Amino acid sequence: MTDIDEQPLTATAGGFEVDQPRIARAVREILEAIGEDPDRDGLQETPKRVAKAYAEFFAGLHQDPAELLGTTFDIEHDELVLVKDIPFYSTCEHHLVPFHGTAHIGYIPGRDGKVTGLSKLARLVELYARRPQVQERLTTQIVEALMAHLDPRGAIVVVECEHLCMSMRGVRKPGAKTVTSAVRGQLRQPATRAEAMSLILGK
Ligand SMILES: Nc1nc2c(ncn2[C@@H]2O[C@H](COP(=O)(O)OP(=O)(O)OP(=O)(O)O)[C@@H](O)[C@H]2O)c(=O)[nH]1
Ligand SMILES: [Zn+2]
Repeated sequence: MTDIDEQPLTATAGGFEVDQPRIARAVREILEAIGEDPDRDGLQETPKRVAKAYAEFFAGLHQDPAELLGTTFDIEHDELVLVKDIPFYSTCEHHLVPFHGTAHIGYIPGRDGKVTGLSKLARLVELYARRPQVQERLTTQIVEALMAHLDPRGAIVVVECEHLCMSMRGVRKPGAKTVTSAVRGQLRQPATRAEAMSLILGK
């Protein structure tokens, strides 16, 4: 077990200390700017609470995927490994409101049989989701991390999300889903890709 297993996604993940007092000051400013009284009963602790929440939302910025995927096992399996329906929340970098949904991650282990723990795939989603993000980059970063650190024959990542910036504001289309995918190596071959997609979509 590596250190990262013990390490929750906290404000100090990766050794970076999020400046919570600075966030709290900014939140107080926002409350004043919308015409609220930040000193009224219900709001007094809000700047501090938001600062703590932000530190959690963005803890992935300071985590290293190499460390996360550093623990591997030699398991004889040269066919698809797929973890699907990994739920996650991220933050849209355009509006700083959530987008959320599920990620599906598959890979075909490489010739030297590097296989990672299944939980590490879910942790990898968290690592990249807990940053100011766009869905396309999130999808690509996950697949690139798999390729770089597991050296697999191929990898596929499919992400399905609802963006609250499209639901609760702006165009206001609650329920609209965005689907992105990124495919590398042998999983680009039509038959292999089709097998992975049918496993992902066959709920
Ligand atoms: N491609 C992509 N776009 C995103 C993502 N999250 C939010 N957006 C879009 O980012 C765009 C920002 O557009 P702008 O015109 O700069 O901002 P805006 O005036 O707030 O746009 P509206 O949402 O249309 O009101 C919007 O179209 C959002 O839907 C994402 O993950 N990927
Ligand atoms: Zn947005």
